[in-house]
Amino acid sequence: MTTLELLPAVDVRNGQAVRLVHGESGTETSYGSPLEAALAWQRAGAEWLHLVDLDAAFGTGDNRALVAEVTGAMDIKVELSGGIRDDASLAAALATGCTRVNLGTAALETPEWVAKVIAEHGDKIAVGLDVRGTTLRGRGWTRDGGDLYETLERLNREGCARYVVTDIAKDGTLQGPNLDLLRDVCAATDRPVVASGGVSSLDDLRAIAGLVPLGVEGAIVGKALYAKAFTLEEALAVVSG
Ligand SMILES: O=C(O)c1ccccc1N[C@@H]1O[C@H](COP(=O)(O)O)[C@@H](O)[C@H]1O
Repeated sequence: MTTLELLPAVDVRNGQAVRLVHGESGTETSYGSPLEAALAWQRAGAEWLHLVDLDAAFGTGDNRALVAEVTGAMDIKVELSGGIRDDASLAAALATGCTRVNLGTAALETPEWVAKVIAEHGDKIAVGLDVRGTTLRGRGWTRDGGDLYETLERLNREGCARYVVTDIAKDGTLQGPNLDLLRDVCAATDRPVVASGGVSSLDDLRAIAGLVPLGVEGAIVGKALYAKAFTLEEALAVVSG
């Protein structure tokens, strides 16, 4: 088995590390300090951190200074998401020293800008394809944003380096990943895919790792780690191989 990258998630709302269910505002469970959570994943051996400013994604403010502090404290790679939608927010995100950013809403609402920043920044830009069924969702997953496969075709043409694919129906539910969706997206692109949403067990990680030959490069793990369904050390042992 080829190694699957694991990206433990730290989602920040109102200065706290939280997990949501289906990405719905108001369903937060709080897990304390984002910096402590991120440092704990780093100590446990993570090579990546998936860091999300949920307030910026929802349009309820931002946690920009905190997110920059967390990113600056990491010795590991950081994928930064949430509210990166224009030149100013992109510059602020890249200035944190993160390894790459993940654009969601912008890819749906300002495609010309996204094509421009893909051309300028290459693999520092990933696009988050957050879907219900095959309909993309933006603005904190509250608004429809078009068809997954039409958008994917456009982004492929524009040279997008990587996709982070989230099944919203699975996110935060511990119900297992949508493997069919991941297979379908891999069939529609030759770019690496990061899987997000639903991981509940080490067997789920084994199943995602089975898709590495198809193009799945990594998996974001959130709720399962916070709920202690398994440890990050156990997860890393399962996927490295
Ligand atoms: O990660 C979540 O739980 C989440 C929930 C609701 C909205 C967004 C969420 N996360 C990530 O935020 C970015 C999108 O932000 P934007 O649309 O670019 O402002 C994307 O990576 C989502 O996966």
